[in-house]
Amino acid sequence: MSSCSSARGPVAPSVPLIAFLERVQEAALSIFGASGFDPKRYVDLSLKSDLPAAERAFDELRASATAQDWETFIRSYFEDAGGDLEHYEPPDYTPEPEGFLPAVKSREMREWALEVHALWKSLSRKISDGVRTRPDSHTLIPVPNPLVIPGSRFREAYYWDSYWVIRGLLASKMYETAKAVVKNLIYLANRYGYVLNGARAYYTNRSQPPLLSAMVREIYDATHDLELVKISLQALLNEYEFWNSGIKYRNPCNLGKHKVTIQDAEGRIHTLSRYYAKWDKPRPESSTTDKESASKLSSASEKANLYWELASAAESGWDFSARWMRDPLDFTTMAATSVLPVDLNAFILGMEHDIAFFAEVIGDKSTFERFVMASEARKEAITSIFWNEQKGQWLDYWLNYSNSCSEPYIWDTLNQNQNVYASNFVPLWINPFYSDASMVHKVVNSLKHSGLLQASGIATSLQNSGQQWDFPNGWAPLQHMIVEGLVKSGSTDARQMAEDIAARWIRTNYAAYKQTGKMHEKYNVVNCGEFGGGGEYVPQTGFGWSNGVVLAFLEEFGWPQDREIIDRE
Ligand SMILES: OC[C@H]1O[C@H](O[C@H]2O[C@H](CO)[C@@H](O)[C@H](O)[C@H]2O)[C@H](O)[C@@H](O)[C@@H]1O
Repeated sequence: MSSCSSARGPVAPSVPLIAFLERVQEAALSIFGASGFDPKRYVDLSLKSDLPAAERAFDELRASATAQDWETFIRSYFEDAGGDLEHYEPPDYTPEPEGFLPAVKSREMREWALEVHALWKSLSRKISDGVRTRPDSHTLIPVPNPLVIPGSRFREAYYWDSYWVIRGLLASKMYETAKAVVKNLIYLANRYGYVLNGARAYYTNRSQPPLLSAMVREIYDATHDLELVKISLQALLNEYEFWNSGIKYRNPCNLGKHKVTIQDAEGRIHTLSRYYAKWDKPRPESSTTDKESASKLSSASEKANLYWELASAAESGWDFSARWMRDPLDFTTMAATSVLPVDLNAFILGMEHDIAFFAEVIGDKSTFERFVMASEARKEAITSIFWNEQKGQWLDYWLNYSNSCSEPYIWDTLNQNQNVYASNFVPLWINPFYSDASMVHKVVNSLKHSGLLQASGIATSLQNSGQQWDFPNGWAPLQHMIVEGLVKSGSTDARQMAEDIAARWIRTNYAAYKQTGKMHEKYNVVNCGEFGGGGEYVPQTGFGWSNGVVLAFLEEFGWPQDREIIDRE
């Protein structure tokens, strides 16, 4: 535990419904047992009656009820998880859109790509009327527009998943759906000051990797919708403030926010950001598992600290990974708030560029100038703090709390995390890094020899910790950004490598399809190892980010087989 943990900062308010659903979740675990138990299901239930009536019935049950009585109670008082959303047919969906994936030539492959495209229908939802009329009976946040969900047990809009969903929707020419997805996120950023991890009341205590500006930029580049830029700018400024809020320079002890100041080897002071949730209790959607993890700790303050670190790691999207653990084999050493993450800072650099671009487009000179300056400063910070010349990678930095918690931290080469993660290559996605030919050369070489390149594409991490985002489970949506950076660099070597990575991902997904039949019935994805994945093919109804990356890669490169045939000819 850090010496600054007594000052974690404020926690987000919660609502009575969530507290009650957590009690139901806990009771359900003890009645039904751990096998096949999904704690999230219980916080996704909607109330049929009013809360006090359900609470009374729950309290009456507790003494001697059987599993059958509990089933009856749940059926009587709740709408099952997912009942707060309805299937929705997006109006801009057509079975074969004009201009769809021109680079995919073979008939067989086009048929498959069209099946992936058709999955947008199975992942599209609209909010049920009851959520708008009785918002207190639901944990779902009634966003204003229809949405695209990741799929499976994730029945709500997610922040960073939406980026890859949008990339896929653009390849599918579904511009209106893409705009609806992004407008929901803008709504969240305006209402809460930041985009929530997901559109549920239990996700209000944290965000996820900030990719809103990249989504707006992609849609703008495809549609030139100036109105979208105008309505997004204030939301992006709110979000920027959230990721850069924090302690004042030299303010002792961490009052806890995202911003961190650090002094580099030359004595220059830089500002960077980290993940930092406003929460020190079990995550409601995983309350029973979080309590189980904390049961190994003795004091209430150690437990609160672990809960805070778990929520902060969830803010990273990498929940969970040894990347955030001081000891990869001890889950209680989770310390995400002590890491300066490479990918987060690359995303914020991208956000600074995008905000400057949008400000210029709408003629807001002072915002443009402010963000050009901010981006130059962050570029310097990323290079000074993360870049490791020997490795040809950008390395996460462990903040060392040992002496005191006053800032700025003092950079020490020993605190760069030497482990290889997909995130170590993400700055390549952003200018000016992909335009630096000699840097690109080093990074390509480093990636080639990193061990991350596997049969299915780029793995997230090589640490075998048993965590969802670690080897052999984690297959990185981040590979999409790395591939794009390689392409943008304009180097032939880099392009070749990008094609190779994309081909691995496409082939894996195609093999899954061949193995299990029609996608809309029984689609398999290599999805972060959830449900026992680890490179296996797991039957699902399609997963948003995975479909998005497949379509984006097919749009850029075509089907690898087509190229091989062309090469042979
Ligand atoms: O239910 C536990 C956790 O689930 C989410 O995390 C995972 O799924 C998300 C949706 O696809 C994805 O964005 C995230 O990267 C995955 O690790 C959720 O985001 C977590 O906050 C939540 O605790």
